[in-house]
Amino acid sequence: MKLPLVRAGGAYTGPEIFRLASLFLYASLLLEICLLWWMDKPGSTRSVKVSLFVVAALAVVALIRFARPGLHLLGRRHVLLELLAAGAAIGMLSLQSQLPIAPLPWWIGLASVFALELQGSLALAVILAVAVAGALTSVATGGQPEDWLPGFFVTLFAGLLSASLSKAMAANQASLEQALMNERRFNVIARAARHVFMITDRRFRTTYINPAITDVLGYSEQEMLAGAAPAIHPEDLPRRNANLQLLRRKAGASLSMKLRIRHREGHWVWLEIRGYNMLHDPAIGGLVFSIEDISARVEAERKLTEEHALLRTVLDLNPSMIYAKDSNGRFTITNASFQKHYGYASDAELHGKTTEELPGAGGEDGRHPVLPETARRMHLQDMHVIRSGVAVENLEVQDMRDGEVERWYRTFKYPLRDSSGAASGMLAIVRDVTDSKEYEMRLEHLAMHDSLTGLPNRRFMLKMIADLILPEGVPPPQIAVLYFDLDFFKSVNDTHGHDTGDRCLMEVARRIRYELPPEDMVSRFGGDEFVILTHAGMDAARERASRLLSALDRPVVIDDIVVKLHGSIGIAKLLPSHRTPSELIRDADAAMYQAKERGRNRVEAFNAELQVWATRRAQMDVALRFALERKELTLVYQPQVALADGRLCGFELLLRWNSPQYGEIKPDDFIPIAERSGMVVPIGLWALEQACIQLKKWHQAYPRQTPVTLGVNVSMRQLMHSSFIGEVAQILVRTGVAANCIELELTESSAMANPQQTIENLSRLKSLGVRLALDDFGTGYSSLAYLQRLPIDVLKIDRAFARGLGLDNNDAGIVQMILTLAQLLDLDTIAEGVETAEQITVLRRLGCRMGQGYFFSAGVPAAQAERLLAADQPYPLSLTAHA
Ligand SMILES: Nc1nc2c(ncn2[C@@H]2O[C@@H]3COP(=O)(O)O[C@H]4[C@@H](O)[C@H](n5cnc6c(=O)[nH]c(N)nc65)O[C@@H]4COP(=O)(O)O[C@H]3[C@H]2O)c(=O)[nH]1
Repeated sequence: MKLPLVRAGGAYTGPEIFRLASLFLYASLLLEICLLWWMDKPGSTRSVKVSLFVVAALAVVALIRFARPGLHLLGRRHVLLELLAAGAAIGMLSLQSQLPIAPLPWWIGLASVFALELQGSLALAVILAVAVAGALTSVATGGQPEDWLPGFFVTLFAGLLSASLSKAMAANQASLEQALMNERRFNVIARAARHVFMITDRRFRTTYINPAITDVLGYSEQEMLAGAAPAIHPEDLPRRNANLQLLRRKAGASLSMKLRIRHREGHWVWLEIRGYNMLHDPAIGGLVFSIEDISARVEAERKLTEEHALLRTVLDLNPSMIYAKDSNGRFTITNASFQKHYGYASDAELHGKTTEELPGAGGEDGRHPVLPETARRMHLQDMHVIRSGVAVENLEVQDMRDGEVERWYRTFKYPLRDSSGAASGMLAIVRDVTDSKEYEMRLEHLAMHDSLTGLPNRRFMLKMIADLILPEGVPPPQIAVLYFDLDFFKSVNDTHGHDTGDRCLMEVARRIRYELPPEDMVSRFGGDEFVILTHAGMDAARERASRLLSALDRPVVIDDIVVKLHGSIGIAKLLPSHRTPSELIRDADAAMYQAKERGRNRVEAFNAELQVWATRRAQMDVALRFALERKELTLVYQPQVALADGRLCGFELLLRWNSPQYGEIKPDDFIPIAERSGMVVPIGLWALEQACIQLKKWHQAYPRQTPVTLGVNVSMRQLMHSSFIGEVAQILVRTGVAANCIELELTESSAMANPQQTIENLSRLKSLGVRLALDDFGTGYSSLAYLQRLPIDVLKIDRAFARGLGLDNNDAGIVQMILTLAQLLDLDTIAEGVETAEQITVLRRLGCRMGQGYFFSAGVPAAQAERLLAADQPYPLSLTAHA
């Protein structure tokens, strides 16, 4: 279907008429010549013949030109030549008296015919020339002006008329061709277009439609022209009808609407329709519609809307404050959390504002006030992110109010870029981390503080000291550390329970804090240990320490329980040699240790002597760790003798350390070191195993009615070790020794330090079948209640009491009391440190069953002890002391 704008059809132009007219002209002239010649039978002159020949030739040329329009016989030169020839022939024939023709019509014809082909000034010149030639021929044949003048003007007129006609025809032809070309172009465009173009009459009947309708709605052009009317979506129908009525009503009106039309296959297609009322335009005479299929766009918009809604929901449900800004730092997006925080109800209210335009410190409209300086800082930071293109991640920000941190935020800010890579804004996520921050700070506080007393703990104190230790060569600041340890605090726990113990510690902490100036730092270092850091000099530190001890003079009263506490304090000052906090603490601890050794409840300062001692202890500690594997430890056996008959009834195993570095070291010196380092556990097990092996051999070699026993010292550290009891059981099994011949000795003071635990552990040991002895009895503070519950077999009376026997009635009295107690508790007794016969006499009189001391023998090596066993001779009980 073509748009009927231009009616196609043949149209003559000047040159086309020229072809026919020139043929007609020459043929007519030829015919006239022939007729005249035939009618008058004139003589044939040469010029007539030539003219006849020329006209005939011209007629042939014109005939060929007419018959074969494709032949190029119309060049300007050809035409002028032809005009000259035709003019010459007419002129010659006019001048011939034998064959006179009426020349005027032929000159008029010549001017008219050639004016069709020639254009412009050339055509005018030719017309003029032909008219002049006509006039001259008339004059030459005797014509008067009244004869030739009308002919001259008629020739001019006819030529000009013909030229005008030719020009008009040429113009008509050009516009016709232009119209045809436009029509072709329109048809091509309409055919290739994706959009539907449609023209309807005023009753909306389709008069033109392009093929795109098939792609859009599935109907062909013919179906549409035949009146097919695809269904309009019911929801869109009223709107569509109203719009079309409006369009039709007014010439030149236009419309734009979106509606759904059913595709031939049944689905709905979204169309965007633009309509123009062209009823008034005669060329169109209808309503013109351009129709675009916007289904994909509508679907994309729907998706975009959905995604936008989803994004908005995600943003608004996010508890973090989220906002985006443009390149000028103005809000473009804010989420609900952000709006709520600043008291806004919607995104639109914030849109376009800068941070600085948020409500000021007054908090107008009930909105969360932003301090101007905070707003300024936020704005500057945002602008920095936008301009620098560098993200800010994980930045912690505090919201300060009245000098205090009100909220903590963790912020993430990212620069945004447009598709060309230029900075277009920024996105910020601000998370309120106040709760986790407070939790973190609480954790940090807990990690650095003691939960019971609230005082800084060991970590905190070590850190504080570390901060005060300056680089080597820089004089250290004046710092002193007081190491305060409560004496026998374990017994408070065991006697009154941990709750009371805890409350005592809280009271002690309170008294320490109270006694010291605020600038002194008090920490709880361990169970009953407090470490104080002071910037005071040594004298002032001593004075502080004395005050602390005095503070404990007043008993601590918890409910109805009165607890009497004492403490020992060691002081050390920071020296250039101290490179770590533990070195300073170590010195204060050593001083405290000495205070304990010197009788407790006192203050000792770390000094050069103590330094030597502490250094030696530290070195011995290192050496002792290798003593076992280097076989530097040996065992001696001290006989234990029945005081009734002097018979050997057992031995006590005593450790000896022969150090290549320090010589022979007594157990009293190295056992405490081994206890502190824990080495006493493997050393003790080794000693026990050696003793059991030895005793087993002796039992086999020297069988007796009452087998000899072997006393083995056990320290509290050993007893409390988790695997100790199991290890003892294994040793007994491995060596096969009779368990009841092994007597494990525990000192009274250590047993009473933690009686409850001791009772439990000793009971488990006892279940292995071994005997248990309470060593150094009389020096500790045994509670009778606990003593009764301890599963022991023997009381070993401390050598301090044996020393005064025979000399000091007090000692005899004490021994008497111990023996009575032993009798009451059904315990065996053995007196230690027996050196004289007098002591034996008194001990026998008081009823002590056994004795052990230099009077009989010091500790001897196994071989020598074996010789005693082999001899099996009773010791004399009345001689003076011998080694
Ligand atoms: N003045 C005087 N002293 C006498 C007399 N008779 C014996 N002694 C000494 O008194 C200590 C007795 O041992 P202890 O009271 O169990 O006291 C022991 C014991 O508590 C501990 N000890 C020794 N060997 C071991 C061991 O293998 N393990 C553990 N845990 N401690 C041990 O070392 C402490 C000291 O042992 P030693 O120096 O061997 O000292 C021994 C012994 O040599 C005497 O007549 N007069």
